Amino acid sequence: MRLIIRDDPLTVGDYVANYIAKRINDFAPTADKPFVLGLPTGSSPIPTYKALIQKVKEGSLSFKHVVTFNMDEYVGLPRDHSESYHTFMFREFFSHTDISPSHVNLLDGNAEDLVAECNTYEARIKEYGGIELFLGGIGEDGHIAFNEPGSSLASRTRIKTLAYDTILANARFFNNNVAAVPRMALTVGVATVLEAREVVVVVTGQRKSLALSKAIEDGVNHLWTLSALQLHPWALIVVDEDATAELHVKTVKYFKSIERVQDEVELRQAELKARGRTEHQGQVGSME
Ligand SMILES: N[C@@H]1[C@@H](O)[C@H](O)[C@@H](COP(=O)(O)O)O[C@@H]1O
Repeated sequence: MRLIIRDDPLTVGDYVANYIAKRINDFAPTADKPFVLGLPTGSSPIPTYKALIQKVKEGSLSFKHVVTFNMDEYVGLPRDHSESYHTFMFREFFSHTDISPSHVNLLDGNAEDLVAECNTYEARIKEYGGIELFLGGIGEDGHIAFNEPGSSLASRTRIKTLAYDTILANARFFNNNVAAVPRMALTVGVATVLEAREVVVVVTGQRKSLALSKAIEDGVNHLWTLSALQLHPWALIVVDEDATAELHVKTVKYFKSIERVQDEVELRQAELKARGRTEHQGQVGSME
């Protein structure tokens, strides 16, 4: 697992957007081979979404051949409710990009048969060959998607009752009216996230700092479902300084040093590549 620390939510958003844009551009998606991207809601990914939108506007990124799967959706909230995750995603992101609405997959929390809806969602992800990169955020209790404490680490997409702490935390989106917050949600499972080829999680703000420390400094534990990322071969957590408040100084220094060494390696590789190119050009020149 890699941990990248940036100063604040904005620089975290820039870092993650650059990372995702590079992944999509390197993948060179086409109509037959789309890039499959998992996406979250919440306030944490908003700076990332803004930076991605900017890239689309500048023409350095396109979502034309990107297919998305969202992590979760409330049960029973009308699709066009201002706080449904469907509304959120179109308002904050999709409507400002060139993605085709037919490439957008969101769980339907009003489906007649919710179990069938969850199973179909898993099947659809498989039909696309799995998720290339799953972007996520976390709750204060360390939940990823809506995988509340105690969720099975082998869980798949399913109906989930929300923890009371999550209901209280999300009341801010419902005029602080706790009674208005839905009690249930559909969510991808921990295993669904772990099956993605790559997972990138954004964690910002001091209120997430305990969850971050539990997830990376303690062992894998179903009470902090983000910790399951320790089992993933290609996981990246991008955080701001505030989110590191509960980490040991030693942990912060360690991950910062890893990033420095990685930067050095990349710089050296770029230099070697450039030198190789010059030498190669020189050889070609001498042959001519
Ligand atoms: N189901 C979502 C999560 O996917 C999200 O990560 C979390 C954090 O939201 P925020 O980023 O606003 O703190 O909110 C909800 O619980």
